[in-house]
Amino acid sequence: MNQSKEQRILNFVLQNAVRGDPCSVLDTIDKYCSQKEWAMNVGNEKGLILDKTVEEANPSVALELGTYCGYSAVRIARLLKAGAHLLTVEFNPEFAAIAKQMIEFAGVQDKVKLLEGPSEEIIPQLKKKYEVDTLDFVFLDHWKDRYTPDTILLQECNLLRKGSVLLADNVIVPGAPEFLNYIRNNPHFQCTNYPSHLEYMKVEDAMEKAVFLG
Ligand SMILES: O=C(NCCCCCn1ccc2cnccc21)c1cc(-c2ccc(F)cc2)cc(O)c1O
Ligand SMILES: [Mg+2]
Repeated sequence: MNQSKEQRILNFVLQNAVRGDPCSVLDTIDKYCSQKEWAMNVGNEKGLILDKTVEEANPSVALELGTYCGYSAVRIARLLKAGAHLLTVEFNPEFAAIAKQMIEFAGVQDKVKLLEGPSEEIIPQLKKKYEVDTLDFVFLDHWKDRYTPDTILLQECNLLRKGSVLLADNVIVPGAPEFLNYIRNNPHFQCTNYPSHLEYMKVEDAMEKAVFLG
């Protein structure tokens, strides 16, 4: 049975990156996806915006919605302080299996917990089942029409605190117009837009940061 694109990306990393070196894994994925097969990793240009946002938030507990091959999970986890951790949610079991191997190869597995399932089921379980108090940082990179309902769900589940930082990928392409309208008109959030480009393409995209004001 021929391999998936995601399996080809993982194999390229296993054969070309340095085990235990997160930056080498990120560079190797970016090399493969810019030269051989496009894939929906956040990429290096938007990745730098993600880096700066994570460093500024310096989270103890971070949540990612949309793991895919684990590129942004490795990207976030490599910046976390001692004792901090990332919970990353993936809906697709094949992608989750690839991401698990990617995260382990990068050597960040002690900082990352990969949760399989839909965000609308997992978010309500975070406090009791995953012992989360509140989330310091949330990266939204899953179904674009789930950004708004899941942001509402995070608030309903009391998972945000004054200063919690949300960062949303792809607010231009594929686009999350309803989310932008919701979050920019919500007095409980302070929003900032970061123009960029779609990963590995000369197509305009952007990220939106939203700080919860309590
Ligand atoms: O669709 C995107 N991502 C979401 C993938 C599916 C997520 C499913 N999923 C994961 C966790 C989870 C939890 N609960 C429910 C569902 C869940 C995406 C697409 C593009 C893109 C594609 C084609 C094109 F021509 C231009 C751009 C670029 C990106 O950067 C993207 O992120
Ligand atoms: Mg994305």
